[in-house]
Amino acid sequence: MNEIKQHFSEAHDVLTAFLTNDKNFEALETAGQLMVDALKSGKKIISCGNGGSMCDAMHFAEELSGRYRNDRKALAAISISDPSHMSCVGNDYGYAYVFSRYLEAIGQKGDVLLGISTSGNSENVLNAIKVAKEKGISIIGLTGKDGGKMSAECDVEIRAPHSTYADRAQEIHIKCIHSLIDYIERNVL
Ligand SMILES: O=C(CO)[C@@H](O)[C@H](O)[C@H](O)[C@H](O)COP(=O)(O)O
Ligand SMILES: [Zn+2]
Repeated sequence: MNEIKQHFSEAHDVLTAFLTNDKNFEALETAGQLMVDALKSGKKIISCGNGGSMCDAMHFAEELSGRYRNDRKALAAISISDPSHMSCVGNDYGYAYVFSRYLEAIGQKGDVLLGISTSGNSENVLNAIKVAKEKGISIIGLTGKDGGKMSAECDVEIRAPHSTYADRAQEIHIKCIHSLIDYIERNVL
């Protein structure tokens, strides 16, 4: 029972730490505005991450292309999560390239990349960031711990204030994702 309760108590502490730093909300607004500007210019948002962060990347994209809270027009967002693409690139070039190769295929100047990594150090996300830079794609990072290598590479980094387990950071990330979608809905239409 205590271990179960501890999950909620830790989550409460991480959320409180995030809430008490106004820089997080400035960063979220900047990130939301970059996304709004891209969508208004006919560009798109591409999201990626591994494991639970892939689920978050998919969650983000489907609520923009599909539906969040209210009926509105479909918005251009896609997660890099096609298993056939990922198995081909993983098999032929290596797992480090599953996201970057996709960005090479469909990324355009003016798009936005949302890279999600609780360590900030996943090589495949870092490689996608590299391609994004080459193509003139803005980079927004959801990170954790010390931000890892992603910290220096993102145009906007939003970092979950945790130093232990990935799940605590992911719980902050999903709140960031929902607040970004809400911001986009309010400002893009
Ligand atoms: O969802 C979880 C943990 O909550 C795991 O599946 C986690 O996402 C995986 O271990 C990832 O490979 C971790 O990658 P990253 O967040 O460090 O980029
Ligand atoms: Zn998880």
